[in-house]
Amino acid sequence: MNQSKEQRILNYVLQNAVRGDPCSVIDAIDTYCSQKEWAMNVGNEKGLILDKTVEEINPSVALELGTYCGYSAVRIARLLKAGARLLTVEFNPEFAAIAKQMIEFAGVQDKVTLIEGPSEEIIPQLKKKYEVDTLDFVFVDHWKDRYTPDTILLQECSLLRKGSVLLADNIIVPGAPEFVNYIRNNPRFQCTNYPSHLEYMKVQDAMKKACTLQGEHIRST
Ligand SMILES: O=C(NCCNC(=O)c1cc(-c2ccc(F)cc2)cc(O)c1O)c1cc(O)ncn1
Ligand SMILES: [Mg+2]
Repeated sequence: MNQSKEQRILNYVLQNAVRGDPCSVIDAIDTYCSQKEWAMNVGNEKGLILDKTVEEINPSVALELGTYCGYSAVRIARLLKAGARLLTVEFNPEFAAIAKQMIEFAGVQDKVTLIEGPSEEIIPQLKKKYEVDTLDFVFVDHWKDRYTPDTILLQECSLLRKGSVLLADNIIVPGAPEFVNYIRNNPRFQCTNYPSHLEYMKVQDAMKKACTLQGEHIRST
């Protein structure tokens, strides 16, 4: 059975990157996907926006929705302080299997918990099953029609506190118009736009950062 694109990306990393060196893994994926086969990693241009956001927040607990091959999980995990952790959710079993190997090769497996399953099932489990209190940072990069329902679900599950930051990929391409509309008109979030380009292409894209202004407060009587 011929290999998947994601398997070819992993093979290229195993042959061209340095085990335990996250930056070499990131560079190898970017080299392969810009020269050989396009893939939906966040890429280096938007990746730098992701890096700056993670460094600014210095999260203790981060969540990623949409692992894919693990490119952004490695990008985020390499910046986490000792004891900090990233939970990353992937629906597609083939992608999850590739990402697991990518994360382990990069040497960041001690900081990353890869959870396979649909986000709408995993999010309600984060507090009890994954011992999360609240999330400091959420990277939203999964199915674009899940951005809004999952942002609402995160609030319903009291996973966002005052100051929790969401960063959403693909605001322009493939686009998340419903999310833009929801978050822009929601007084609980302060938004910032980051114009950029679609990974490995000269096509316009953007990321949107949403800071939570008020968390889930105990309803006053
Ligand atoms: O496939 C699941 N997630 C990938 C989401 N990511 C994307 O779709 C994505 C797509 C693009 C993209 C851009 C231009 C183009 F021409 C084609 C694709 C770029 C990106 O940067 C993405 O992030 C998935 C499945 C599922 O069943 N449940 C939950 N998630
Ligand atoms: Mg994306």
